Amino acid sequence: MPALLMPVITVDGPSGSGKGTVCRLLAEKLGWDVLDSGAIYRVLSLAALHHQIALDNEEALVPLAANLDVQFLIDSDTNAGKIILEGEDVTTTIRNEEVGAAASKVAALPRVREALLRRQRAFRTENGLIADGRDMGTVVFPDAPLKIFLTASAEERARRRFVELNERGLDVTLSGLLQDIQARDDRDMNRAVAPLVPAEDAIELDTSELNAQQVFDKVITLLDSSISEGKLPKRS
Ligand SMILES: Nc1ncnc2c1ncn2[C@@H]1O[C@H](COP(=O)(O)OP(=O)(O)O)[C@@H](O)[C@H]1O
Ligand SMILES: Nc1ccn([C@H]2C[C@H](O)[C@@H](COP(=O)(O)OP(=O)(O)O)O2)c(=O)n1
Repeated sequence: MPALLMPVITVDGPSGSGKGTVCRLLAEKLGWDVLDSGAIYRVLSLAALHHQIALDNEEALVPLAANLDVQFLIDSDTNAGKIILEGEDVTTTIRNEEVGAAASKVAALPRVREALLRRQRAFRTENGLIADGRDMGTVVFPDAPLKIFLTASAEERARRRFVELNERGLDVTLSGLLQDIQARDDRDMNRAVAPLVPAEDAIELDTSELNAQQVFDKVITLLDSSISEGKLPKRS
């Protein structure tokens, strides 16, 4: 790894554990970039649907993954992220639960994961990186000096998704979302390659009883410990 590359902080965990939220807050605080690796799997599953490729057709999905025409943009006025797939704005569409489930299916295919590795590692530049996903600490950035693994009960994670999707006006039920989350956990944890498990050196944080600010405060404490141990550069 070239010396000029800045460190990575990895944040892994199951759906709804609060990864995206804490990564956004951390990136704002540090002025670092974010890799939303789940968005890449979500975009790939959407591209598969557009091209009528079955979600278990590894042969066809590998070239699709390797050549995925996706752009991750930041709106300079609002600072909001925007995701463009084959010229189409898919920022909102990819957040639907059906797309999450489809993403979890394509993500179970070893050669698809392999095809996306380089694209994910390329997010690491001279700026620091916060990497959000399932295998950030175990596979993609095993040398990360700070690895966080967020958890929360399935019931709490389903409740959070219910609130979020309801606010977006989507017609969802709590019991349906709980079933979706459990099916996704099962697939993500039990796949043969890069399953959802904490890295040996990850710090686990159960967020079930914490609000987003409390989770962020705990992560900042972990960050400051890593800085005082010399694992991460001092914050400016
Ligand atoms: N600690 C928390 N307590 C309650 N709700 C939270 C917490 N963290 C995140 N949320 C909310 O829960 C939902 C899922 O959070 P998100 O960060 O997208 O999780 P993940 O990226 O792990 O799937 C979002 O609507 C978010 O606003
Ligand atoms: N690094 C990653 C990121 C996501 N995935 C897969 C597994 C997940 O169920 C889907 C969607 O991930 P995403 O992080 O967007 O999902 P949540 O926001 O946590 O619900 O993609 C993965 O296998 N590896």
